Amino acid sequence: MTDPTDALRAALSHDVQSRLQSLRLAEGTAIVVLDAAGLDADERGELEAGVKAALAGQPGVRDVRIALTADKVRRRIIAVGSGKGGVGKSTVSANLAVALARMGRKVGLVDADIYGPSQPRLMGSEGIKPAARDNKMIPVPNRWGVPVLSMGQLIEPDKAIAWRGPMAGNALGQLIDAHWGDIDLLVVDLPPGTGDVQLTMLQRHKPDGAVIVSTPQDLALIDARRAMQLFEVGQVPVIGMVENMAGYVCPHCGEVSDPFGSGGAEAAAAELGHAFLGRIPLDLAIRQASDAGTPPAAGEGPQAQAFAALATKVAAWLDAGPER
Ligand SMILES: Nc1ncnc2c1ncn2[C@@H]1O[C@H](COP(=O)(O)OP(=O)(O)OP(=O)(O)O)[C@@H](O)[C@H]1O
Repeated sequence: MTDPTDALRAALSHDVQSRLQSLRLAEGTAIVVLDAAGLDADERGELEAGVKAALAGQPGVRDVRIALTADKVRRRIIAVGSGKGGVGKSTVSANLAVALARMGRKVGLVDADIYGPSQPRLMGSEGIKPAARDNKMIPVPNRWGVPVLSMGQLIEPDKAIAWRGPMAGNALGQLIDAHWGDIDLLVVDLPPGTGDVQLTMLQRHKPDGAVIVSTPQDLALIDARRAMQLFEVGQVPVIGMVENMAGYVCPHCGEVSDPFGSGGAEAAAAELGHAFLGRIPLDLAIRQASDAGTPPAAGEGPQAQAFAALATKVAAWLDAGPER
């Protein structure tokens, strides 16, 4: 089912979209919150009138209500976590960020996985060091429009294992408090597991919401439940759970089979009262594209569609705002 607010969003000009903080449709009333920072009274009036003209008469809209805020847009943070390593958390983070950027969001990617920072490789920018200005790092751009900063750019690989929570928290601070420019959403690829390091990271740089990645196996699901508890302890709302490597797509005939069973993650999410955000199949094409530094979400076909569906759900959660 398509979200009716997508059509409304599309009816707005690019300039208005860049100021959009939230857009909801409640019983025929479109409620639009816009960032009006830097505009004078006349320009604010024009902005309001433009939005009203664009939305009035759209299907399902009887009334348009607009709220302008002059506050600086706060950069929102989505953490992507998993109970254990190797479930595809980095792959999901990278492709979620790319899929959100394809929807027009201004997204940056922070690779906080101190144990195995892999985002520069996944995004095809391995070996490029970020520049710095005024003691702050400048995120590394790429073809996908999703600038990246990675722990791999701060630490030597074999030292990470000895890190404690506060050190990781400080390092994450350097990645988050960087020159992100007009980026208003950061996807943070957390280290796998539910220890001290992860908790300090969450407490120091509190995400707005968390996405949990699991595979369909029972043991991975037990770990995923633990990850949900970590976010609850850190008082981070759980956006929902993604089942990765769900159903094997045969590279020869395209037939889908379920070597690890199916439906477990959905059941686990339901049991804990969280949303299920969808399945990403175990697909050789995903691994090959990822290894080549071309995120499958940037391509076409079923792989890109799976990540686009995930991004749509995450975006809807973000747009629901505090009244969610
Ligand atoms: N849906 C998928 N289909 C095929 N291969 C996948 C899929 N998801 C991830 N992979 C592959 O599985 C491997 C592990 O994925 P990834 O590095 O994203 O996991 P991770 O949970 O971030 O691991 P770590 O904890 O080591 O950082 C990679 O080779 C990746 O390309």
